Amino acid sequence: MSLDVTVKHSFPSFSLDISFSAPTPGVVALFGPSGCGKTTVMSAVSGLLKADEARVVLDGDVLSDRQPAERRIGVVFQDGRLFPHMTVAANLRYGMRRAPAGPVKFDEAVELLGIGHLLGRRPAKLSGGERQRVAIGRALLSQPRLLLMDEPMAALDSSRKQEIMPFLARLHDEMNIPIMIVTHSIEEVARLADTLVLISKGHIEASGPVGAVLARADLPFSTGSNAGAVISATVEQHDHARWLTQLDAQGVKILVPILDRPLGTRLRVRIPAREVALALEEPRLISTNNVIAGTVRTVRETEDKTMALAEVAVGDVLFLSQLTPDSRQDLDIQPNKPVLALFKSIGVQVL
Ligand SMILES: Nc1ncnc2c1ncn2[C@@H]1O[C@H](COP(=O)(O)OP(=O)(O)OP(=O)(O)O)[C@@H](O)[C@H]1O
Repeated sequence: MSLDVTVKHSFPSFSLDISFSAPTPGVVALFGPSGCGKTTVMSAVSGLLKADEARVVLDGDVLSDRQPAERRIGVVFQDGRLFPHMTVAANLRYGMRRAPAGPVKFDEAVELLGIGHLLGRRPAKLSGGERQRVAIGRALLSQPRLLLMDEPMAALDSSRKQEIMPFLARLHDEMNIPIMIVTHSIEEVARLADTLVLISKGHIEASGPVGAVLARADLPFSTGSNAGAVISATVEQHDHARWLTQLDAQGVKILVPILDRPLGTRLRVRIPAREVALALEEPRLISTNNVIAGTVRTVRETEDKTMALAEVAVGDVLFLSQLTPDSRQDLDIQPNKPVLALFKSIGVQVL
């Protein structure tokens, strides 16, 4: 099952030509600099923009052959766009108007988004984060087959973003609705997306499973603090004596500071490239808990040439390590070389 999107469109001074496919259900993130064409793709998919060419196929069904209103696509904009004269409850019910019977129930959506205590309020009396949660609820209650979110958190400050992120993560985990989200934030991508579509100047720079794309060393965002690997893992064991939790990622064991999560919990971790050192031999007396044997897949200089980034593969699991040109030379880091990736448990970000 997949979502397949092809959009071609020309504005007087900009042309877009993109095509990607993502497994469904799941979250596809469109990521790229301002003006690269993300909103244009979203508008063509929803039908708000009549693109020169647009083909949207969801699980074999050609949505783009239908009128926009018949596509059953829910849209959440940056600014929520709630009706100011209606209460939260009335805004939510508005979403249900003309909606076919479907899996999303009013009470469940309210509970999922944590907005039960807000039902009687008007939008002016809500915080930005609350408004966005209501806007998501309204879109969900229209029983969409596909949910589009155009920078749903862009208007929020960072603490509000932190507040809403868990709700978006629950949406991902608990609803079987495919989601396409536009974002400028690597953190959002790492936390929410399954498929990452990286757009640059109207074309696709890279697309694929989020872990694989984020671990690539050759992409423009793999510089500075953005560079890092995102890995899906399962909580395998808690070691209370050492205050560590062991995660399993396709057989690769990763130690993190002890987590208050039940065994078997699926989660994602992000390991920034700057936290990962490489060694050629097993180090002795070292404070890094994680020493993982792998093979260098690629190594290349960052765009500003101040650093090198090496992709280290252990089966399908990829790590990214940032090296100075000196250490790259000293260790003679090159493709196919067996290495050990070293990182502290506290260097791992649990998302
Ligand atoms: N209606 C329009 N008429 C002419 N040009 C347009 C129109 N809409 C968008 N563009 C141009 O198309 C390009 C892509 O715009 P788009 O809004 O899709 O970018 P974006 O990646 O979503 O940017 P941002 O992250 O800033 O929202 C821009 O150069 C923009 O100026």
